[in-house]
Amino acid sequence: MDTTDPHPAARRPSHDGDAIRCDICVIGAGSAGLSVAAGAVQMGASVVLVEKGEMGGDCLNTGCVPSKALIAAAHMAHAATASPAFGVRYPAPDIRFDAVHDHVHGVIAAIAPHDSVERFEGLGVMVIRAAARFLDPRTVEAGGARIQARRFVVATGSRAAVPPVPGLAESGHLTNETIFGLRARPEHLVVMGGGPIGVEMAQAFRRLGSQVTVIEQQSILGRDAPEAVAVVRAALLADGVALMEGRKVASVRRTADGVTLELADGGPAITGSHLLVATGRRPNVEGLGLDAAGIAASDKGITVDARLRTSNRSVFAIGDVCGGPQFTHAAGYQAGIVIRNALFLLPAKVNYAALPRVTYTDPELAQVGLTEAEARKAGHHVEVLSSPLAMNDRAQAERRTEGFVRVVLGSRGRILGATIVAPRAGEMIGLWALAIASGLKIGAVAGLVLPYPTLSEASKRAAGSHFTEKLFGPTTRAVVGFLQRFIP
Ligand SMILES: Cc1cc2nc3c(=O)[nH]c(=O)nc-3n(C[C@H](O)[C@H](O)[C@H](O)COP(=O)(O)OP(=O)(O)OC[C@H]3O[C@@H](n4cnc5c(N)ncnc54)[C@H](O)[C@@H]3O)c2cc1C
Ligand SMILES: NC(=O)c1ccc[n+]([C@@H]2O[C@H](COP(=O)([O-])OP(=O)(O)OC[C@H]3O[C@@H](n4cnc5c(N)ncnc54)[C@H](O)[C@@H]3O)[C@@H](O)[C@H]2O)c1
Repeated sequence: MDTTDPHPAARRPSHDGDAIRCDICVIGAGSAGLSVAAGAVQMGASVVLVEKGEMGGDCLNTGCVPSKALIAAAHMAHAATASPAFGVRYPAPDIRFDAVHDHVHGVIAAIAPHDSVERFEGLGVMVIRAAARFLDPRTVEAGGARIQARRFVVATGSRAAVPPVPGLAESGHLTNETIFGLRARPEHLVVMGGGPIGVEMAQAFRRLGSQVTVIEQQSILGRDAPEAVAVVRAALLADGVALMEGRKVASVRRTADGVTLELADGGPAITGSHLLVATGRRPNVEGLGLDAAGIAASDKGITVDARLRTSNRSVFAIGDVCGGPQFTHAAGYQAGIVIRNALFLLPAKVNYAALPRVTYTDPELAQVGLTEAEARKAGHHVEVLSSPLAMNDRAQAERRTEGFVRVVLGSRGRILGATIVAPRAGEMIGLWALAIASGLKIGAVAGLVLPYPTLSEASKRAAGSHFTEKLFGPTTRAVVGFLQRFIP
């Protein structure tokens, strides 16, 4: 036996004339494609994985990983500003942006082996580094090879959408693909778009010493609960980020100093040294030969049903290219659904009711399930429970009392959603994701014993408030008063 092969039982793709045959052919080695490929091969399927760019896709190279590494550097810089209130004074931080750049790329390099060709080939996957395109409904071509698979999975991701603003395309703007390559700190970063990418980057660059202006045509973090966004907005303003909400950019012009943006309402033009475009995403569908394969798509991306099947029943599509929830954890979840459908022939369907999302500002904004407005719109009889962080002892000790836990209940204590604004809210939202996924009632969270003093206790406190009236009301008082008479 070849002891260098960790998966000797894995089926391997076979060559049939000039075609490669396999059980599953995955197009795109980002969060979505890698999850399917790794899962499928370890479950015994023969897998071909085709990637035309960097292994790891957006998340590893130009998305989650570099952005969170940059945010970690920004936290370090900010600590010096926040520390005097604790009686600890640091000198003003000496931020060397080239070293920040190296830190970010060091983190990418540390994680990269997990997504590498070597790891996947070690698992038994055949990796082809080329662009893939469908020749017909059952054949893909990549790097001169023809691949015929029982099932295909399209996981080609998305890229920054650049709006058709005059002058923008020629302005030399940055996107998530280029901003993490900067070795020198931008003097004045103008950010177009106040979604998760825009606000995360705005705060991080501001804390690392750039002047930052965000121009958002509506309001920042427009998908989130307004009361939660208000806390994040206040934090951005306190950091010195200039927020221009409800403002539209009319044109962009490259100048000797950088870029100048004219606004549609005729307000003063904004000039910055750099411009980041973070105005949403476009699916990567061009050149895939979707028509040849009979795969339907819209502007939002490839059309899929609840089982993530495309209009070609042999082809699944997952991740950002479908235009649904665009998160790495959503891609991983969808990969599991495809594996159940494609390998086990189970009719598994997606259900996003318990899919969390977190914007990694400071404080973080975490959401799972429905916001109050969404629950009311859906016709639920809504009860809202809330616990401000100011009531939490750990938050007081750490002087981080901005924020709250808010829980939306339906009838009979059913948990419909939770919103948390807090430092590390992303670590706290898992409890509510589990509660919703498991169909738990609010009493289950109210009855938990949590360690003191933790921020998580704010979740228990919010849950407990559902019972406050009953617990401390006249009936309880009457019962307790009555029972005391029998106690010697
Ligand atoms: C700045 C930023 C920060 C983010 N932060 C977070 C976060 O904190 N948490 C979170 O959950 N999500 C975050 N996201 C979103 C997350 O990165 C994406 O949802 C995730 O990467 C999508 O994975 P994917 O596999 O669908 O696509 P991708 O990662 O884009 O992978 C698609 C791959 O397909 C390849 N490809 C495309 N066309 C072809 C072709 N024809 N042939 C072969 N290969 C092809 C591409 O080269 C690419 O490698 C962030 C995104 C950005 C931009
Ligand atoms: N923490 C995370 O999980 C995280 C972080 C970053 C990105 N992401 C994912 O990536 C996706 C894309 O992020 P995004 O922030 O680019 O997109 P987005 O669609 O979430 O937000 C884009 C924002 O840009 C605004 N906008 C659009 N056109 C504009 C214009 N011409 N001028 C000014 N503003 C304009 C929109 O009103 C919107 O608020 C997110 O929706 C999310 O799924 C996740």
